[in-house]
Amino acid sequence: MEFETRSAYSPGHITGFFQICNHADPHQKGSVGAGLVLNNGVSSVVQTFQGEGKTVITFNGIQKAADFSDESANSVLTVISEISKLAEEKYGSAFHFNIDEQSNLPAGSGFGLSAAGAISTAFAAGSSLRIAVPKSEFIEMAHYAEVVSGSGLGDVAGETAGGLAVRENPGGPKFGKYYSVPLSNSELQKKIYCLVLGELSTKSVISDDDCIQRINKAGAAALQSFLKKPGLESFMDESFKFTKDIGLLGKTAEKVIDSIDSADGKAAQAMLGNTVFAIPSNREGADEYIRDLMKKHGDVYECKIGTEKPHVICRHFKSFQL
Ligand SMILES: Nc1ncnc2c1ncn2[C@@H]1O[C@H](COP(=O)(O)OP(=O)(O)O)[C@@H](O)[C@H]1O
Ligand SMILES: CC(C)(COP(=O)(O)O)[C@@H](O)C(=O)O
Repeated sequence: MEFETRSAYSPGHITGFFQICNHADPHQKGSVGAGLVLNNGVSSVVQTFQGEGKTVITFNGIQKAADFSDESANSVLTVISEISKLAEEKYGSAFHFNIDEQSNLPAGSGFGLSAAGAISTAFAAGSSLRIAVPKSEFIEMAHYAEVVSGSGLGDVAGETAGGLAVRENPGGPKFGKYYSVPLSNSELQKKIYCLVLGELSTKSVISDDDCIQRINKAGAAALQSFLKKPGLESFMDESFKFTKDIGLLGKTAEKVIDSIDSADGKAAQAMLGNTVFAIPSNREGADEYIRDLMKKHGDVYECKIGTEKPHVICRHFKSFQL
């Protein structure tokens, strides 16, 4: 049987502050907190082949491990194994895939690209295999995959909500409570400047008891005070405080954040990456000041807040529910 190649997109997401919510059931495990969904993310092209074979994953042309031997791309592999189970039920045979992920942002730097890769792969593979389940089931699969891989807790929920995304209860669509806080047009036009200083393994941080304690104390306080006055400004203020409280920042990142004083904008650490993100103030020259400051230290990525939801890029089957 022939299966068409399909593409899907999911935005990335920068968490500003979060609290880890543990649970024995991965569907109920996750995080609460808030983050910014970006106008940039991951597009995945999935080619489907019937029969046994090796699934190949490439991220920006670089091939990832095709087994679970390292954390890289595990969330995508987990999604694929869940989709394969549904496909096997439907067609009675095994499948393998070529997954080609593309992104303008770097992986492992706090942009939630493991989640964006998992969501876009679930949508594209599900569409290619004509698995007619509601969209929310693919999103739930991506949340499960992130949690069991240890690569994320709340990015799938955030990326599904869009904009300034708040997560009040942990989980995906089944158990989570998440929504988008309304923003003004001028806030949506603001640039988000991101300085990437290297990778930071999410898995190593969220499995370290000491880190978990600090994150949870600061995250609970941040969410409580953000919810009293939800908005972009309070989001940046709480993210700044959270950054300082959990103390995972390198020296350079700290220096850059402290050099952006309130006249020019607000800055914090993108969780969980060795990355600074900043939103300029309305002062004339604030954008240039932040961009020039960041460029002295490393690679700078310019984004905006994204309102586009995860979706299949090309779709031919009218009866298909995505
Ligand atoms: N979409 C992706 N596809 C393949 N590998 C990825 C993807 N996103 C992240 N990775 C890799 O997975 C590991 C864990 O990433 P993580 O810290 O969760 O990244 P991110 O902050 O981008 O979500 C890192 O080695 C990273 O390079
Ligand atoms: C902060 C993090 C636990 C990881 O985010 P990332 O490194 O971008 O995958 C996120 O999933 C969250 O729960 O808020």
